[in-house]
Amino acid sequence: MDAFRLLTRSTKLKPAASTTVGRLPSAGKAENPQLFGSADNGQISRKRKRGDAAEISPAQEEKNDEFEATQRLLFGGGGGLSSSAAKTTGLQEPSKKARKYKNDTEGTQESHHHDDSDGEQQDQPDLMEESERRSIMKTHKIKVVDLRDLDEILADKTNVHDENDGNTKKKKKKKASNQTPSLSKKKQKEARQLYPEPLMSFQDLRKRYRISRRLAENIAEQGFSVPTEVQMGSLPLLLGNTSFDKTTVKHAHEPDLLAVAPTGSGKTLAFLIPLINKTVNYHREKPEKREISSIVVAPTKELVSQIVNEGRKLAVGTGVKITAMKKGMQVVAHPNTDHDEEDESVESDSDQDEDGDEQLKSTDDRKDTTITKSDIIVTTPLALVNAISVNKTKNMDSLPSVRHLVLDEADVLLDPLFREQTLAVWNACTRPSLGISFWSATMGSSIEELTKSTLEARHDSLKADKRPLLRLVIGLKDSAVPNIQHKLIYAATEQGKLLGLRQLLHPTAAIAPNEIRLRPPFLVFTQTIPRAVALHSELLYDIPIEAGGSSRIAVLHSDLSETRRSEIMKGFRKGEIWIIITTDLLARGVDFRGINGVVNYDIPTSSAAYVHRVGRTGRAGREGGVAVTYYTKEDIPYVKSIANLIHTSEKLQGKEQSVQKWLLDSLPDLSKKDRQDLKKHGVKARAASAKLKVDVDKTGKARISTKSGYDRRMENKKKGAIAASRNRTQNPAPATKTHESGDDEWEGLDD
Ligand SMILES: Nc1ncnc2c1ncn2[C@@H]1O[C@H](COP(=O)(O)OP(=O)(O)OP(=O)(O)O)[C@@H](O)[C@H]1O
Repeated sequence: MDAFRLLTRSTKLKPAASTTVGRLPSAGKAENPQLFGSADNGQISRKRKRGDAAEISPAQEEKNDEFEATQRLLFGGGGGLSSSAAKTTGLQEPSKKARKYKNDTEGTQESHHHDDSDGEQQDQPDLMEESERRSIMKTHKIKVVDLRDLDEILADKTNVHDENDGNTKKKKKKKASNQTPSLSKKKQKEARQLYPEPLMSFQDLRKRYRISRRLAENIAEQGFSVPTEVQMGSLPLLLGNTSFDKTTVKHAHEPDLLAVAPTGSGKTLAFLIPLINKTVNYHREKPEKREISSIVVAPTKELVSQIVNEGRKLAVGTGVKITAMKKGMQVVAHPNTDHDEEDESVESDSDQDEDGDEQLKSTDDRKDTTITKSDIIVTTPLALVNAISVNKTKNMDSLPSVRHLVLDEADVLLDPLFREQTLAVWNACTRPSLGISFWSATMGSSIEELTKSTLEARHDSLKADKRPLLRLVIGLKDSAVPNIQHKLIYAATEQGKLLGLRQLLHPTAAIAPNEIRLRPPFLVFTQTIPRAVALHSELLYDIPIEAGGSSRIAVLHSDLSETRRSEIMKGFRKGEIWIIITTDLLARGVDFRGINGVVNYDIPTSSAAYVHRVGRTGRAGREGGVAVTYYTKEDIPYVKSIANLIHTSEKLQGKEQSVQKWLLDSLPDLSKKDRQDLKKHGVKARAASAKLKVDVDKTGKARISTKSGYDRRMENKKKGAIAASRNRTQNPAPATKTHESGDDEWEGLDD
């Protein structure tokens, strides 16, 4: 069914319009999930021989230079340039790949819980020379920086050949520390820069990093053939079989990692693969032992549930159990409590129960305490804090079995809003060898500082291992994913916004070439829950009955029950719901693959919020949808950072600038205090508890516009009655299925 055609009130869209809207912008699967680089770069490691430095084309080199110049100008840091047209050749069909892995394992009867990762003799791919690594990393905009004190880094480099000689080490350390002040800024920067071997193919995970065979099969089965940049950069660092910097000593500990990569670039897979693989290894070492070895923290229940689903698909048949934290679930043993965590099983779309849990379920959980048997717990910070502070008279319980902590959307988790809870979780993980990683598309420098000081404090109080802390940045830090079309629209008033949105929903004329049309599925963001609710009731009857009527549009926010939230998410993924009106609850992490647009009905309250909201579209290398942002008179003081971000994004893509220079120059700068205020409270004019300070009708009820929602409701009711009566007499198929379907038929989102 062509959702767009149904939404347009004009039944006779001109051919030009039909053509323009004929293809869903975010439909299907991107040929190449990578954001930067090109086919050739994807093949370099396999084609080239040892010692043969990779080359990049002059055109690419030029682009890189241009990128770096812009980046220096704007941020003085590392970054990337879009090459959304980049294509990778040699992609193998997923099923073929999966079959290949299956053939590899033929003859080895793999038990449900025994994942044999050493059975095969695989050729180790040649290690790359540094020049080759540098070149690939540059092309793919992968930057790895050592965040330790410079003294430590230099001491490491100096001691590369003398690991065992304590005396020499001391002397050289001293020497290194004396060297630091004399190093120029450039040299210091160079000293921090690392060029670890990037992962060029998922097959290398098995060949080089010896990951579990079953896990490798699952990756192939999911259709992942080419690693994205964040996966190229992080997986070798986190899989632990190799030194991250071949120019220095092999470190005793794998690094802690701060990873900053664009929205939709596959960070979830990047942290789940190492966690699952490590758990398989722990099981192999101690088959009888089951304990929580990893915790993944995410800010919303929606994201928690999504990570669990992704994880379970990857963990099929490995024996690794991944569970979402639920109320009442026990993660530490408490005498005299009688919970059975299996009763609190997670509500999720996953197939875990069919593939991973049976053996665990059949053991007598009650006998040896009642704590969860999960290996990996995925949780919001509050849910876990509640679970470890059951005994309120005592300090929080500790979680000494936890070896790995992952903070997804780390900047928001460490933002004052969640900070206390997140730090409580971190501190509860008392194992001195705890490894931690932080992931987000945006990461302010304050987060980096907080991370460093917390690690330092742990080192002092827990005698925690001193792991190197590395920062991995993909592309331009804190910028919007490159393949999105941005539109910043001045709507003057609240009514103007509503009119604008309706015009997007119901175009009545042919579309001019540079005009934007919004096609379902899309998300609409508002500043507050009451505004989301009000906008929902305003638009509820805008969807024609024959297109499914009000059932096509839903409002999702944190005041709804968990069950309702989950129903709406499922409905949207299945294609039953076309439009979700929501708050920032869905701004981060949530992955709807085929989403065509994002509307910022109310402007985001920070540039990071903009990056995350619009990043719900254009995921996994797909040609992105559109991001429409309305602003009114009240918003003018707050728009500059968003306008700047759009300007930079378009400039890097070499696109026509949609934000004019005069506008950028005339928009006011926001003071630091105002910026913080905005982030906390939003635009004051619409943050007030009076909900929608827009128009107040005769009954005193606030509405977004004076245009009658009531009239539309009545109109639709009438239409509905007519349609129902017609239905009864003619008894046709359900209304939504009677419409012609075309190439651009939309039947829900890939899941
Ligand atoms: N190597 C890959 N090839 C193709 N698709 C991939 C690959 N890795 C991940 N994906 C897909 O890309 C989509 C986005 O991944 P994911 O949700 O992990 O992004 P993210 O980086 O965490 O984004 P966000 O910052 O918005 O949370 C998912 O649908 C995922 O299945």
